[in-house]
Amino acid sequence: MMKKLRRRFALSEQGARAFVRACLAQALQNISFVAPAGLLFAFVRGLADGTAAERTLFYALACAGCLLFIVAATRLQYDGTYLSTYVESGVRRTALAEKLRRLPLSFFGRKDLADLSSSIMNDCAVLEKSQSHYLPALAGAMLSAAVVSAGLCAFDWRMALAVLWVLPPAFAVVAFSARVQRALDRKSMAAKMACADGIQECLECLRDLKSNNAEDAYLDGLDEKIRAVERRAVISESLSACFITLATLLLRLGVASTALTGALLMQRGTLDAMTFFMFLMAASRIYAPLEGALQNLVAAIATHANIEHMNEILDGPVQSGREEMAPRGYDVVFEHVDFAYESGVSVLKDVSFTARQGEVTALVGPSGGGKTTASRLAARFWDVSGGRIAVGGENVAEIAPEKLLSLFSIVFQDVTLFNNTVMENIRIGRRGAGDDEVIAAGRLAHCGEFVDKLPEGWRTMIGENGRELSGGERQRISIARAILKDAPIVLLDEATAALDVENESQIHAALSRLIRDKTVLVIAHRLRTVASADKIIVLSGGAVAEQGAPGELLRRDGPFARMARLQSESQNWGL
Ligand SMILES: Nc1ncnc2c1ncn2[C@@H]1O[C@H](COP(=O)(O)OP(=O)(O)OP(=O)(O)O)[C@@H](O)[C@H]1O
Repeated sequence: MMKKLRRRFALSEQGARAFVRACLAQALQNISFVAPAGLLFAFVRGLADGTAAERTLFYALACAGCLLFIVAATRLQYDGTYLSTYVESGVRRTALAEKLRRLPLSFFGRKDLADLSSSIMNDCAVLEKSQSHYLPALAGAMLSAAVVSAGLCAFDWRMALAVLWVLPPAFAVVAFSARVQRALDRKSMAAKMACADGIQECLECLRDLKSNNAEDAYLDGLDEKIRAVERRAVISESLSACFITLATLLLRLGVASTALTGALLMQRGTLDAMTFFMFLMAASRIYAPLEGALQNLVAAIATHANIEHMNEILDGPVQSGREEMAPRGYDVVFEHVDFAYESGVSVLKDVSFTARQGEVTALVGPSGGGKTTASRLAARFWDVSGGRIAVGGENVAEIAPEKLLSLFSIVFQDVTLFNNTVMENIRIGRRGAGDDEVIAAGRLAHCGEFVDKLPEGWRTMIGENGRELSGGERQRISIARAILKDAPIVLLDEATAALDVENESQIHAALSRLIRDKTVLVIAHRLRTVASADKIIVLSGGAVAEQGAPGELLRRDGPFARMARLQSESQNWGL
């Protein structure tokens, strides 16, 4: 039951227990609010039969007892509902962040950023509200209604029936609406995601849109997405308002049926006025929380889409593996590797090569040939679909991703920087590195030349994703990170593509220090960058077209020699 509860409401184990306690506390609070009505009934009956005067002390004590009961139940309800919900929210956000950390990159290929940030921010906030306001109130109202109903039945089953007959049809109406509402909510959610995606894309591409005069056309598309969200919200709200109104009308019929039945029974002489009065009071007390409960039920149903969305992340398969490994050296070996991002669309086919320790292995070939994919498979960004990749003889598919990544220094083509100082951006390479080590790595990567001109040197903030730096400066920071990490395997994906010729040769000097005795996989389009590599692998259409030493390949006059010829011709081009 707890397991079901956890799954149904995306709760932690401790959260599920707190949730049950919150529902019970809410029910207790509802019952505490009914208690004064019982006391009032006893008092009026006392007045009617003349015993009230001699029981003054009892009434005073009972009044104080009711007050205490209400205060204690309210306190319990507050602690059980709000405090534990906020604790659970923290636990949920941390669990989500931890899960995101452990999910393989293939998962992020299927989801976009707007989708994920919506889960962390929006879905969590919706669930927080639902678990602090709607669900305990709903469960509490149902529980207290059950207790009060049992009491009423014990008192007079005919009148109890007159009060309670409206409950099943009212709740049935709302429960019936759940199926329709869920389908609508899914569509609403999809529309919201498309809109969030559109806004994010618009902000990211604003520069290109402006420079291509394509803003108007793009904004028209975005307007349509915003209107779609609006339309979906109106349909969803209108429908739930119809069902709620119908259910509330049904509940209200209960007061009329209580009054009619009571009047009829009194006329027949089978009901006394006091009992009639008590049932009228009970009817007025019992329906108020139930009307709230109906609203809460609708709101709780509406959270289903958010929970499904969040469970997609929480259920995402993680890459696991051994924490220990005993590699024999750091050769990277591809053995008949097949890979597809999406099943059926093969990206690498039967790729076999060895990148030896102490050597530079260059992956070259036409755009889309699979160079980046192959280099990232070595670090297990994704798992291969066929064949095997080994590092030091160990199958990477059996090694825990974090353990494996500790062996890699990677310089990506697209550098990501954080809105922090230059120093902290380099320190990402090795947490715990001292300032001197960070600065030394920065200087080796030729960062010193631009950092010395920054107002606060190494402690200058570089803006969101380093927007205050040029492409070459950003890439040098990324190289400094790799130098600081000093891992035995180095992946350089177009590491020097954003640098001018002068900078490039300086960086190459720094890189040659970084890569000494290491296994180096370089991806470069400019063939002169890889002219001094020990081995060239030409990847074309996802397969190895040829491999060997650069001189040998040039002599063979195959694809590599052709590429080299084309590049040297293009250098003579004029614009
Ligand atoms: N995350 C992804 N999801 C789906 N397909 C992808 C993804 N990344 C790359 N691809 C596809 O895989 C193929 C190989 O891409 P890859 O980036 O490995 O080539 P590349 O040789 O490095 O290209 P380039 O030289 O242009 O960087 C391409 O057809 C590309 O469209």
